[in-house]
Amino acid sequence: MVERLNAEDREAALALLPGWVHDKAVDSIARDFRFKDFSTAFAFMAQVAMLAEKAGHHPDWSNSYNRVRIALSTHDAGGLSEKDIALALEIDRLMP
Ligand SMILES: C[C@H](O)[C@H](O)[C@H]1CNC2=NC(N)=NC(=O)C2=N1
Repeated sequence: MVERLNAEDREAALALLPGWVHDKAVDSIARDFRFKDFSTAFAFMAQVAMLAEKAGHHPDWSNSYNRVRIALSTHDAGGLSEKDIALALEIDRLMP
């Protein structure tokens, strides 16, 4: 079972993830993405879905037209783990 990150490791990770915001209340990280249109947003979501399946780790997310909000936490750990950081880094790599 994967461990929750301590504050020091979390802050070090967040420094590598500009745009991601830590939600203290639930110990998750979230980022808002905005695209040209729905089709571009959905193509991004399809890519994230494939990354998530490969990692066995899945986003909590919402989509409204050209916006996608992604929140990551490790439900099993009750907060952030290295799995969230790894997936966030991979998601950022999809961006131009
Ligand atoms: C059994 C399976 O590995 C677990 O339920 C996985 C699936 N995807 C998951 N995704 C996220 N974000 N958190 C989890 O704790 C989680 N657990």
